[in-house]
Order: sequence, then structure tokens, then C-alpha cells
Amino acid sequence: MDSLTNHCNGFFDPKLASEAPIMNSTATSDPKVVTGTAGYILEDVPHLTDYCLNLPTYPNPLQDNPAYSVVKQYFVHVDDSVPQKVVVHKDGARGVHFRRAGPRQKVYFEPDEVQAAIVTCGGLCPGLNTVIRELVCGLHHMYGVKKVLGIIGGYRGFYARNTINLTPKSVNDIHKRGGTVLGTSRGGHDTKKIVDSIQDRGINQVYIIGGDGTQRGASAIFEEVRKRGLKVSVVGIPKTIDNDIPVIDKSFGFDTAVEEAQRAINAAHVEAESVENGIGVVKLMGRYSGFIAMYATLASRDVDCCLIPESPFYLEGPGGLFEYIEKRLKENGHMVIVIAEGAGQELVSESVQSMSKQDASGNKLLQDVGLWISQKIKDHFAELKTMPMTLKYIDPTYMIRAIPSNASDNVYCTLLAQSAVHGAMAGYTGYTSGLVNGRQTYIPFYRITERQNHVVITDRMWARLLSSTNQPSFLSVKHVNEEKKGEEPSNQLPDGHCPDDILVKKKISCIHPPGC
Ligand SMILES: Nc1ncnc2c1ncn2[C@@H]1O[C@H](COP(=O)(O)OP(=O)(O)OP(=O)(O)O)[C@@H](O)[C@H]1O
Ligand SMILES: O=P(O)(O)OC[C@H]1O[C@](O)(CO)[C@@H](O)[C@@H]1O
Ligand SMILES: [Mg+2]
Repeated sequence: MDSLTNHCNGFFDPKLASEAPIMNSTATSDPKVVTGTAGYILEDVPHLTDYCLNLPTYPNPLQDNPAYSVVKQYFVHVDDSVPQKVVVHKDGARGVHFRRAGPRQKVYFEPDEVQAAIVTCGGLCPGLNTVIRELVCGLHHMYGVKKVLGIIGGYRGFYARNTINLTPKSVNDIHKRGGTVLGTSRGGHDTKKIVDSIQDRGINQVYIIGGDGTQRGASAIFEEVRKRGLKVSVVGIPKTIDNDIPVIDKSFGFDTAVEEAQRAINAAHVEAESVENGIGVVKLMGRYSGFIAMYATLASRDVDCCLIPESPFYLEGPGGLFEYIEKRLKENGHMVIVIAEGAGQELVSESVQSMSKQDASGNKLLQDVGLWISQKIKDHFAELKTMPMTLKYIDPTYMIRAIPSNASDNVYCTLLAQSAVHGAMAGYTGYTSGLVNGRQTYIPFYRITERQNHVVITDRMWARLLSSTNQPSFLSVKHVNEEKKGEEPSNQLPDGHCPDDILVKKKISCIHPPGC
């Protein structure tokens, strides 16, 4: 393999490989922001030509592909962008936009020149294999790219493990399996070693599938690649079962996980309603964000109480959980509680000795809130003596993420993967491929990594949940006002997502038009 094919200049003249790359004026990776009339802002993504001069372009091979040549306007117009907010006021600014994903007229790689690599990092999520499959097939069938490496075992696989060759044949039916055929890991991100490996192997397109931590790692890789002047497109594909990645509509595998959670909730409901004063407790994933618990609750309608990390609750006294459980049992004879793994951690730490351990990636390891709350409820009713009850605790944690993705997630994964490939072939880099308001876009890494997505408990979606379960909000009017005061003003958000458009404005600097 030619180890120089991923150098900006080495592609043309091997002698230049040892020299410093020629950079143009945008060599530092400041955000690329374009402004237009009526408050239009494009938060653009980096391009290889930002730092590699005189790169040759080639006609997109898709123009000769019979499947695509019949499509009117198949190629995306260079000025197409997608608004982050679709609800607007008549006098409001047009706001932040992202570059629309899709194939471009010109590409910056010849098929034979491409050496792609795919890696999966972080926890499992339904759909990982589908994304891998569609990256391989997209590269192969749409662009004629034959060389695709699978990096084994997450980031550390770049420098500590073997790679495998991925072909359309070898990935043909992997989408029917849960997990990731490449394996995954936490920790082990060593930017320099990873980029050394990218350089040594002649990799010039890197597809990095993973959650918030992974995207931070991808951003570091992009910066190092850029610093070294390598012609390497670094592309993130957002994966998170917790739906905690901001900006995007939702993450792939989320619907599958919510659907699978229904089975656990159904079981808890059947168990609970079959005995006198039956209580079913189901613990679902959600380290810092309670989206799975919230959507699983809304979908099921059998849940009487949903507890998530974003909504603090308390057990004893008026308005507390125990009071509500007693009331529900008196009214209905049974109840179901869904609790996200990150809920009530402050309460658990009070009663269980906190170990404050971290996993290999630095994520806080949580106490088992499901077991804890089940025991607390049992103790409460044992003390009460007047109300015998039966509690069944179900923990389907890993079952909801280790399954293959459902049909709609498969389609979603396919579009994500194909968009990622189109972007890399067109020379874009340093971006996450993501769905914004139903459209595929390229989002700069800093927008993905600057914060986590959380359920906003003063938003309509949480209100819908409260009205469907009739559970207490556990919040006083004072709390709600404080919560609202702490938020950035927002009027155009998808329900249940944090406002985030303001955050970035503090960080970005305009580069176009001059003087902006
Ligand atoms: N700030 C960071 N800089 C560089 N690499 C990071 C950073 N944070 C995490 N990583 C790396 O990213 C990989 C995945 O991180 P992590 O285990 O936090 O999972 P994740 O991508 O957030 O996915 P999920 O939380 O959904 O399972 C790990 O290999 C970790 O070392
Ligand atoms: O046990 P593992 O593999 O670290 O994964 C658990 C974590 O992964 C997540 O699903 C995020 O991917 C969290 O909800 C959960 O805390
Ligand atoms: Mg994470």
C-alpha cells in the first residue's frame, strides 16, 4: 500500500511528503461561518481544500450510474443548506443552517485512490452493523471504492489490533445481527498513535461511528490530521442509544430500543396487574438523558410513573413518590414505574456509599438505581404494614441495545451512511453526518461535542408525559421558575430537546463576508 496517498502533496510528488504541507489562510480550524441576509447563518464544515492546495477534482461517477442518472437534480446544489429551526416567527432571523448532505458534481478522490477505514467506539446500539454495511456498499457501489478496512475493537484498534478487509460480500447480511462486527471499546484514544496509524496505512477516509465521547475523539483526530497536512477526510457518524447527541433529530437505534423496552414494560404490567397491589419496576438505559424512558413511557401508556435524570424526585412526604404509589395502588390496585439508570443518583449516593468510579472513557459509573428504588419501596410498605404489596423488578438494560435495528432504523442508518460517504468523496472533513429536521446534513464537530442533549422538563414533551401518567412533577412552582430562568430563550425547538442555538454564537467567529 502506498503510504503517501494520504498526504496533500505527496499524492503528486513523493519528495514533498517529508516537507511541511502548504497551508492557506484558513489553516487553523476556526469554525467556518457564513452569514447572509435576514439573519441567515451557515455553520459550515471544513473542506480538504482549506489546507490542501491545488487538489485535483473529478466528475462524480454517480453521473454514469443508471440508478441515479434518472433522478432529477440528483446532485446537491452547492448553496443548499438546512435550517436548524423550522418554526419561525414572521420577524425572526433565519437563524443557523447546516450544509445539506448528498452527492456533489465533483469529487476529490478517484475510486482507486481511496483507502477507507471504519471504526465503532463506545457502547453498543442497534444499527451499528447496518451503518458499517451501508458505508462499505455505498463506497463500493456508488463510487467504485474497493479498499475498505475495518478497525477492530474501537479507537485502540488503530494501533493495537489487526484490521480486516470489508467487502460488500463480507458485510452482506450483518445488518440482521445486533452489536458490531468490528467490536468496540471504551478508553484507548491516543490521538497521535491513531493518526500515525492512519498515515502509515495510507488511509484517506476515516468513518468513526460512536457517541459524544467518540465524536470528541474524532474531532481530535481531525485536528491532528489537519496539522500534519494530510489529505484525509475525517467523518463522524453519531451513535448513541441515550439520544444524548445535540442538534440531530434523534440517533439511530433509538426507535428500536424504545420498541424493545415495550416488551419489558408489558411484562412488568402483566406481573403487576395479576396480584393485589402489584408494582412493576423497569430500569432502562439513560446515563444523563432520559429520552428512552420518556418515549417508552409515552408509547406504552401502561406506565404510572417515569423517573429520569433531568427530573429530580424525592421519596417521603407530601408530593413524594411513596405518597403517589400509595394513591395509585388504592385507585388502581397496581402500578408500573419506569426509571432511567441515571435518575435519582444523588439519592442513591446518600444511602449507599458512593464509589464515584469511572469507566475507561472517564464516564461516571452509576449505582444501580433500579435495585435501590425497589428496596426502598419494599421497605416503605413493610413499615406501613397496612398495605401488603408485591414488587417485581425487571432490568432489560442490555437487551434493548444488543438487538438488530428495526426496519425504520435500518433505512435511517442507510441514509446516514450514504450521506457520510458523499461528503467524504466531495472533500468535506471534520463533520458529523446527521439528520436535522428530517434532512441529512453535515454538522461541524464542535456543534456535536459542545454539550449533551437532555430532556427539557419545562418543555411540552415532558408535560405530555406528566399528563399521560398523572405522576407528580416533584417540582414546586419556585423550581419551575428557576429552571426556566436558567434556560436560553428559545421558541423554535423540536419538542423535548434542549435549546442550543445560542451557545455556539459565543464561540464562533465569522470568516465571511469580510468585516462581518
Ligand atoms: N474527550 C475525548 N477526547 C478524545 N477521545 C475521547 C474523549 N472522550 C471519549 N473519547 C474516546 O471515545 C471513545 C468512546 O467514548 P465513550 O466510551 O464515552 O462512548 P461514547 O462514544 O460517548 O458512546 P456512548 O456513551 O453512547 O456509549 C473511547 O475510546 C474514548 O477513549
Ligand atoms: O456497560 P457499558 O457498556 O459501559 O454501557 C453502559 C452505558 O452505555 C450507555 O448505553 C451509553 O451508550 C449508557 O446508557 C450506559 O450507562
Ligand atoms: Mg457517551
